Amino acid sequence: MSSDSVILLETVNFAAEKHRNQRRKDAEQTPYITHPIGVARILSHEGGITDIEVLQAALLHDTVEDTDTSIGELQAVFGQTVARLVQEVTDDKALSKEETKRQQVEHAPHSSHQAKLVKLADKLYNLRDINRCTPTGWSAERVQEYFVWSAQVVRGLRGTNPALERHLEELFKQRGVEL
Ligand SMILES: Nc1nc2c(ncn2[C@@H]2O[C@H](COP(=O)(O)OP(=O)(O)O)[C@@H](OP(=O)(O)OP(=O)(O)O)[C@H]2O)c(=O)[nH]1
Ligand SMILES: [Mn+2]
Repeated sequence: MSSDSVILLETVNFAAEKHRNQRRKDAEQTPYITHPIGVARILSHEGGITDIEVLQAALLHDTVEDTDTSIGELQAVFGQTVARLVQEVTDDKALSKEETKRQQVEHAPHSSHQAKLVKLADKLYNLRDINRCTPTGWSAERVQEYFVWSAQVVRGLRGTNPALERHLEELFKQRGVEL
């Protein structure tokens, strides 16, 4: 087996253990790990990304935000680049929900190319997931607001990966949201 495969198995196993008690907000309560795996898969299969550190960051991208994982832990296990990428896509928990959303819009254009890739795939997965099944308790208005806000973030990520951006543009168009 190639060393890249070994590294990816180690990374997906780490993420699975960290997210083991978490579920998605859909009616079936899908195990949360389907999301980070799906984000990494979008990058490889649709974005044509082979950069191992980007794929690792995708697998780990919600561990610091949503589990007891620290950036220091990621740095010790996976190295500085992967840890820095996860840091770049992690919301500041000290901020209010509203401020967090504003910060994502503000930070998107200033993030690294690698972090932009992860963010594009994260948004693409979540918007497709909403179309597949509305998260529990979300009104039609909240869904529409999520699309409008996501478009503001994606605007700052453009010029990064044409394939992913094409898919996102189509999803926004279906909701009447201008990118
Ligand atoms: N569409 C969808 N999203 C779900 C589901 N379960 C959990 N989520 C997560 O919910 C987040 C979007 O909902 P929000 O209302 O914005 O976030 P919040 O719950 O943390 O406040 C995403 O976080 P994120 O990945 O950190 O991305 P981002 O929204 O912060 O960019 C997404 O991964 C689900 O069943 N469907
Ligand atoms: Mn995510």
